[in-house]
Amino acid sequence: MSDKRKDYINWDEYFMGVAKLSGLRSKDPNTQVGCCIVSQDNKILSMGYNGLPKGCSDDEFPWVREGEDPLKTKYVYTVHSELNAILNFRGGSLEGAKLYVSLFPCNECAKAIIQSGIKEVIYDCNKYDGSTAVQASMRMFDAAGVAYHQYKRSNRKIEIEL
Ligand SMILES: Nc1ccn([C@H]2C[C@H](O)[C@@H](COP(=O)(O)O)O2)c(=O)n1
Ligand SMILES: [Zn+2]
Repeated sequence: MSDKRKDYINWDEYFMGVAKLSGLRSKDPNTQVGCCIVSQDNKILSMGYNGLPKGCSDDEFPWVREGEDPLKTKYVYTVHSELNAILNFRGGSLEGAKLYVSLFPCNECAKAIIQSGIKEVIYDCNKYDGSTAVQASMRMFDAAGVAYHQYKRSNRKIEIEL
């Protein structure tokens, strides 16, 4: 009989956990998104979270959602977690990779996901389901043969002492 540990986390818990941990780096006060890109043989290739581009100070650029002037909102400046994860990749190709993300990808990230060769998206929350951006993403994923499905939560709680 094996005396192997039994309560280790499974692959999906591991990669979604890493995605959510990355999201904790986000400075966005409303929505923190994390992403983890994984090879077909379960090696982590890249990670990302939503934030500002290099050189754009977290303390000087706006984090608000609304305003008469779009230039005073976060939307025109933030790089989404999925795009950051794709851009952070330092290897050769993401062809055939899987992408774990805590929030369903928007249409702009969907374009980058498709063009980089990622073939599967596993998302946790879809709080903007039905929005134009999400509908467009689904349409493009369907057309391009990118599979997507919601992560099945195990509801396991993990405490990490830092
Ligand atoms: N799949 C996504 C969707 C959104 N984001 C980022 C962009 C913003 O920083 C934030 C959304 O803000 P909200 O409108 O909910 O206040 O999340 C992303 O990184 N990936
Ligand atoms: Zn996006």
